Amino acid sequence: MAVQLPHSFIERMKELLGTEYEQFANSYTEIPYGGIRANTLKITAEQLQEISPFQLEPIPWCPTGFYTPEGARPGKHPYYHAGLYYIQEPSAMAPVELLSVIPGDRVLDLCAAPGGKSTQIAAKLQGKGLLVSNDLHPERTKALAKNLELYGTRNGIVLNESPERIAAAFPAFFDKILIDAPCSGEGMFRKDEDMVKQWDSETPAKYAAMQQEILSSAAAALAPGGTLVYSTCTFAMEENEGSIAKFLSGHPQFSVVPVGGTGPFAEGYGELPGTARLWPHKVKGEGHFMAVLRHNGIPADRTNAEDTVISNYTQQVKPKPEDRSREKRRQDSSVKLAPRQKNGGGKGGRPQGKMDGSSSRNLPALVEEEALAAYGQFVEEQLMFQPGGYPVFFGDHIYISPLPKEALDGLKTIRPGWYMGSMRNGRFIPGHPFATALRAEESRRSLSLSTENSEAVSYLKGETLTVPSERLDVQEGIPYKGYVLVCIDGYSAGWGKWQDGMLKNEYPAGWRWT
Ligand SMILES: C[S@@+](CC[C@H](N)C(=O)[O-])C[C@H]1O[C@@H](n2cnc3c(N)ncnc32)[C@H](O)[C@@H]1O
Repeated sequence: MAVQLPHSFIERMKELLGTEYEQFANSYTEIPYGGIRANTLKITAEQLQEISPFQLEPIPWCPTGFYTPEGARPGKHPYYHAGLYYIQEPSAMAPVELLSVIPGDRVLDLCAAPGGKSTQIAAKLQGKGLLVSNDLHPERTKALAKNLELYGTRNGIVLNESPERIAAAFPAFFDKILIDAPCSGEGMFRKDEDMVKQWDSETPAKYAAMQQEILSSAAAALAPGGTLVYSTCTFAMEENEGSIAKFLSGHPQFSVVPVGGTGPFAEGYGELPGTARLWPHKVKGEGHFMAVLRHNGIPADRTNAEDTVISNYTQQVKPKPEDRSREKRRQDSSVKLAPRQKNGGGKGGRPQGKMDGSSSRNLPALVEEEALAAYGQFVEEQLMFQPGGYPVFFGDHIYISPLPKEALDGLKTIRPGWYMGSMRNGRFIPGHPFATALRAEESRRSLSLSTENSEAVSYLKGETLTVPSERLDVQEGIPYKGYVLVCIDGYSAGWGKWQDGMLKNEYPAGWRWT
């Protein structure tokens, strides 16, 4: 056996699995499976399969997920840096598939860092509706925010809060909630030996108590008729079926939606039929537990103006009338249209007050007005559409949010929405996440670098490139000089600034290829 398993863990698993234990134990001699998931905000699963530099084999429980071959290094390819796929353990792709997210939903991912499942939810929302991704640990929210940005999320908010405070701020608000709970991590022993070192026989009980608190807060934040998916990567019954049974006994308005015992999902244990397990000796993936719970209340009427704004919140391209010829040239029939809103503003006035968790100051109203005008001018000159939503300021930084700033008052907010850029010396400077969430056809000026030579990697390393004007894809009547959306094989990766045959690199230092 490659991994030295704790004695009390072995004894407990023998008791749980009986005659199956030998098979389970043998799975620890196998090499863990690697996987990637297509980021359908940028590319379809089929397209990824076509262009993938390594062999991909479908994962049965995730239509956008693939096993990668042993020895593949998906993190070392420019497509990774263009956000075309997320590297994710195959079993970890299952919980979001069970959450049944559809575009327009209000989704809360309560324990979200580093963002594997949040990026999967964002892809399912397709830019429509709202994703609130939260993690209790401040350090971990950095990776969460970065991942949501790399994968081009436009309708995401990142919080660093306790579940109780989120429930208090958003009572009965979300349609779908994911709790990918902190747990004893027994299902990851094969993949990550550190999990074994951190484990002792008391660990499951400690996490089980924590899980009850998180579940109770989630129950308060879920709208009547909503769905809650609870998942762990552990085998301990008290953190799985035990946690769910205890929760249900105090929350009779919830019931289990049966998923266990179907397809790749084994049935949960004890008196809780319908919960699901993925076992490392039965599927190609690590150990996971999932429960799908439905709130039995009647869904609220969501036809008032504010509700409609959230569920219709979308950032998809609307070609302006004069852009039709270019649009035709691209022949991109997959692009959907959204109503145009003026000056980046949805309803709701100026953002006011200071955002908690931000060290930044608020700008005087007049300065905000100027900043919005500069941003609006950039959008007009650069984009084929007008991002709609609520403008929110963090000091000099401008975000476009699916929610009015007031909705986040008092919450530690790491990202209030899609980061558009900042003001510097009276000028609007577009931010990196603005670019990563754009499609080439949404920008009036773009450049595609090829992975077939060294230029894509040179760009990702932050180097200046020599680029003749003929290589730029510039809309008629638009000057060549200025910000260019730099793409890798047609998929956005960041900004560059073109002038006289030179592309100044705007790829941020902290993101560079090393
Ligand atoms: C299993 S990990 C989440 C993995 C993540 N869902 C993903 O797919 O990338 C559990 C997360 O819960 C966070 N956490 C721990 N206690 C929490 C609490 N009380 N409320 C919210 N998050 C918590 C941890 O910081 C950790 O990032």
